[in-house]
Amino acid sequence: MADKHKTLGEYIIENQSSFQYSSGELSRLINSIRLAAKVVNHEIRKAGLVDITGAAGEVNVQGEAQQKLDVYANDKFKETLINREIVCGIASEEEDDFVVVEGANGTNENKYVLMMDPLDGSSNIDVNVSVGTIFSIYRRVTPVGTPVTIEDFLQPGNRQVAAGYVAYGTSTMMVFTTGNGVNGFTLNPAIGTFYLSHPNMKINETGKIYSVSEGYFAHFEKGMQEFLKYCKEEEGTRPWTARYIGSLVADFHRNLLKGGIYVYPRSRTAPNGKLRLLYECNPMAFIAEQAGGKASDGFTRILDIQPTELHQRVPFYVGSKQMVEKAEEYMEQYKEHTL
Ligand SMILES: O=P(O)(O)OC[C@H]1O[C@](O)(COP(=O)(O)O)[C@@H](O)[C@@H]1O
Ligand SMILES: [Mg+2]
Ligand SMILES: [Mg+2]
Repeated sequence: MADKHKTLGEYIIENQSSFQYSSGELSRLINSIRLAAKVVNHEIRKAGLVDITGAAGEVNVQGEAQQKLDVYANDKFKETLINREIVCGIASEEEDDFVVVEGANGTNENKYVLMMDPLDGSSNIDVNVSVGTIFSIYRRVTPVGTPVTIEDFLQPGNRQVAAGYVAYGTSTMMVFTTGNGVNGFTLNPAIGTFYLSHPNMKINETGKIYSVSEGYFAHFEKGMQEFLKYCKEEEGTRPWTARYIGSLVADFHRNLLKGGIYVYPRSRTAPNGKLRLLYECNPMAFIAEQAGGKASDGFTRILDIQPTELHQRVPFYVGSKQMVEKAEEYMEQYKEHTL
C-alpha cells in the first residue's frame, strides 16, 4: 500500500514491534496523543469565532500570562491521557509540578511518563499564525506500581523512547519519532484521519534559512552576534534568508522541510535562553537528530544535558548539521566574551 494511503493507526500497528520495549503500551499512548490533537485542532480552527482566544487570567509557573488555548490544550491532553490510564505521570509547561496519574484502583502499572508543551507559540494564537503541541515520552526509572517521582522526569534527552509535535498550520500535521527515523502525518479534516504524507523525513545537511529573533541582537553574546553577521555576508550561498514565525514548532517544521537553523540563544535579558529543556528542546532535538540534523546549547549536545529542574531553560541551536556546527564554531571562538 503506498505510504500516502497509510493511516497513522495502520502505521502504528505495523511498526509496533520496532518500538523499544514494545508491549502495545506505547502504541496506545501515541494513539491517545493523536486523539487529543484532533480535539485541540477542532478548537483551534474556530479561534476567533468562539471564546477561546485571549488571556485566561492566570500566570503560569514560567511567569507567563496563560492564554485560554494554553489551558484548554493542557486540559484536553491531560484528560485524554488520564482517562485512558496510559501514563503514570505527566509534566507540562502549564503545570507547576508533575502530575502523578493514579489508576482507578489507586495504583498505576504503566511504565511511561509524558512531558508536554500543550500549546506552543501562544503569542500567535490571536493573530491566526501557526501554533503547535510538543510531546516527549520516557520510560519511568522508579518501580512500576509506585507513584512517580521527580527522578522519572529529570532524565537526559538521550533516554527518550518517543517524541513529536503537532503543527496546527495551513494543514494539521503530526510528526514524530520512536527512534527509527521521523515520519509526518497530515490530517484529512473531512474524515478526521491522519495519513502518512511525509515518510522518513530528512533535513538537508545545510540550507539558506536562519530563524532568530534579532531584535535582541544587542543583548546577545559576541559569538552569536558574529554568527548572525556571517549569516548576512555576501558570500557563497549567503546571505541566508531570515524567517522567524515566533512559534518554535512552525519555525522548526519549515527548516526540517527546507533546511535551516533555528536559534533561541541566551542574552542579557534571558541568561539561559527562553525554551524549556524537558518539553521543547529535548523532543525537538530527538527529532532533529533522527532526521540527520543537530541540536545543542551552542556547546553541548542537548540530548546529553542532565536536567536539574522541571522547567529549566537552555539556549537552543537546532537544524541542519553544517549550519548548527557553524554557529557552534563562533560560540567556541568567542566563548571568553560572555554576557
Ligand atoms: O517572542 P519570542 O521571545 O521571540 O519567543 C518566541 C518563542 O517562544 C515560544 O512561543 C515559547 O513557547 P510557548 O508559546 O509554548 O511558551 C516559542 O514557540 C517561540 O519560538
Ligand atoms: Mg513552547
Ligand atoms: Mg506553550
